[in-house]
Amino acid sequence: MAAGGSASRRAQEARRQERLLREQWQAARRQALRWEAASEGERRVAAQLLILTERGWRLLVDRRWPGTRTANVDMLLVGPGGVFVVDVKNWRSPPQIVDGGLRSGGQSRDEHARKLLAVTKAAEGAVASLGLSPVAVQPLMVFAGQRADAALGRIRVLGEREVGPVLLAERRRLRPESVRAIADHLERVFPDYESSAVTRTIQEDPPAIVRQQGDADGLFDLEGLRDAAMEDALRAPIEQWMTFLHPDQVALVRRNWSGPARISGPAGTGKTVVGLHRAAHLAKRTSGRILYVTYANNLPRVQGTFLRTMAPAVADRVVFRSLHSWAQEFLQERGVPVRLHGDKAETAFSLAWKHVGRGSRLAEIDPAPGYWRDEIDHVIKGRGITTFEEYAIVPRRRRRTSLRRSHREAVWALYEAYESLRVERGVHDFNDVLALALAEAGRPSTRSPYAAVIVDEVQDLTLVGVRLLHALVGDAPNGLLLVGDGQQAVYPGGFRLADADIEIRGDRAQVLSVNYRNSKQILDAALAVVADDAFEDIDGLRTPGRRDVDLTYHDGQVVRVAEPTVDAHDRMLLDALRALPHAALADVAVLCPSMRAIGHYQRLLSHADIPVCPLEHYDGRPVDAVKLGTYRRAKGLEFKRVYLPQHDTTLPNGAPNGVSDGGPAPETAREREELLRSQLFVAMTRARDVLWLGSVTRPPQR
Ligand SMILES: Nc1ncnc2c1ncn2[C@@H]1O[C@H](COP(=O)(O)OP(=O)(O)OP(=O)(O)O)[C@@H](O)[C@H]1O
Repeated sequence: MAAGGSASRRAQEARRQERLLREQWQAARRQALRWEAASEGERRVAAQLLILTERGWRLLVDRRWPGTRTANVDMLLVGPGGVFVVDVKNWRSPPQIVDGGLRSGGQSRDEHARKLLAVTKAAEGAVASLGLSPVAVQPLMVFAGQRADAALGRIRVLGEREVGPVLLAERRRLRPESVRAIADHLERVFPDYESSAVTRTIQEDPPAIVRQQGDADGLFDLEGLRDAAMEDALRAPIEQWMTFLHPDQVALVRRNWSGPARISGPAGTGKTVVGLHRAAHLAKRTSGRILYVTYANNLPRVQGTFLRTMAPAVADRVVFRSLHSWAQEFLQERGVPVRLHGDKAETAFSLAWKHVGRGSRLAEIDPAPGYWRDEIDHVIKGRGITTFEEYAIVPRRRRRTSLRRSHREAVWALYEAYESLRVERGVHDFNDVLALALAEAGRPSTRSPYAAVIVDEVQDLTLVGVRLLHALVGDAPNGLLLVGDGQQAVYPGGFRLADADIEIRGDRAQVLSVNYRNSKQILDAALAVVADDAFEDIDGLRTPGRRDVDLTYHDGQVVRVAEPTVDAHDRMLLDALRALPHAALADVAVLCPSMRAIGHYQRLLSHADIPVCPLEHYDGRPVDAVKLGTYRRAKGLEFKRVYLPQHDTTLPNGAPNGVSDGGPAPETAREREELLRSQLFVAMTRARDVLWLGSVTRPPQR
């Protein structure tokens, strides 16, 4: 009954749309006939586009290209789907796209595409001051009297009949007030070429040829328009940040850099947003592919979803990968055998520790093997060190504990034991994969498959990782862009740009400083955790933990819950989640410091029938389930509401920035605590509106 009801409502709506579209088509045709200065083909295409003007679009025709005396722009179309720069063609032979070039009637017509791209660039420049990203400006070639739907690089090539439905089906990205403001602005920047306003020159007696063709409904695609109109009503508009940025951010997106560049800034300042818009922009400007890399595994999926939504025309040329998965694919393509086996490598290390590490001087400094595993991973192999002489003098970035020569000798013995056991087992670890890829990328015969590489969360990479990505594009203009924030480093060790021979000077180093994500309450709470932890970023500069961050006005809440037992604490968490309306779960994350805690909360939520989506399965599309994952996995993401149960259990004294009992902590413990605080800081700054901080405060023992 319900299904039948909704089917009949849909049929009714379809009939209503058809009636409306027929009326709009008649009005559009009449209006187009009055456009005296236009060619016949332009008039026919205009008629198709004028239907859209009945639906909130603005059409500007025959405009002067600013800065030129005679060049013109056929049409500029602004509407809910964005800004379109339209070149109308009235060719006798149909357009063909051959090997990426435009041909018609057996001749190359590439100069037409070049001109359209140049005008589009002018239009992008014109709207940049309004904060409109270049992703929202698209070039269109429309062929009068032809049928077509193809892509010529970033240019969409459409026939007269296809253009209306295609534009109507575009995801909504501009609100009516933005359409008005942008169209008014473009009207000023691209002045009238001649008597261009379609409505201005009323011609009582249209030319016979137009009358004839205008009378026929042959190219009016009623069904296509109707379907697009109905789909449009169902589709949610895309998020504002996918279209509008701060004009300073747009300037970064469009900037020409003569070599490697860097964008840094505190949490939530739009670094990733700028990185994504730049990836789309570079993809539009080149014919090559753009590699967008992060350290984390799940971020590429989420970022890929975002890019497909904001710039579908170029999405297939931006490759999103985690560094290690990309390196493995690269080696596979090049025929280099890789035997990555994390578990076997782990066993090799455990044995090496047992035989060589545990009884050595290293145990005096830190008896936990994890510290020394990190030393091998992030300092020795992470920096590509292969001889003891190098290791003996290497600055150990972001490692607090100082090691004497005899300690370094002990580390080296452990490293060598690990390596021989690993080689004996015939397996590689993650660092080996990067080292192999670096060697391969450095071969003179290797041609880079990428026009540009953008690295997000660069502070988490090892030196070998960043060298590898640098090797892919070298110092080419607009080649390498490093995006990140040293304060959010969640792995030990690190590198400086100078270690990697990457020189970034002058305006190629940009800092963003306005936090658009967190409310003041949330950011203050997060900054309090790392207030005393000065950090060193990849430029080698030290910055105090409590940084100056400009905030956009934005209300928010920090909820602190302290209960004497885990059970009572967990009940409070469940109560808080159950109190939310079901649809709100799409924007909720529960984040934990460890995999063990994840297991606990996975069980708790499942027993309480609260739907859960593990962060490793999340791809950025809305899902009505609580996202559950570790602090590290939440890097680069954000949610309206973030819940951090037992958030302080891993910190000394259960308190952020506390001091351990029993006198000063050993240096390795301080280093570990600092890292835990960074991870907690990252988790806290994922919250936009509500940050829930749970603690278990066991009563003092008598
Ligand atoms: N100009 C802007 N206007 C409004 N919102 C913006 C703007 N720029 C960015 N944002 C919003 O700010 C939030 C944070 O952006 P983004 O994730 O790019 O920051 P980030 O600097 O990469 O953060 P982090 O380092 O914490 O991962 C996002 O919600 C984004 O939509």
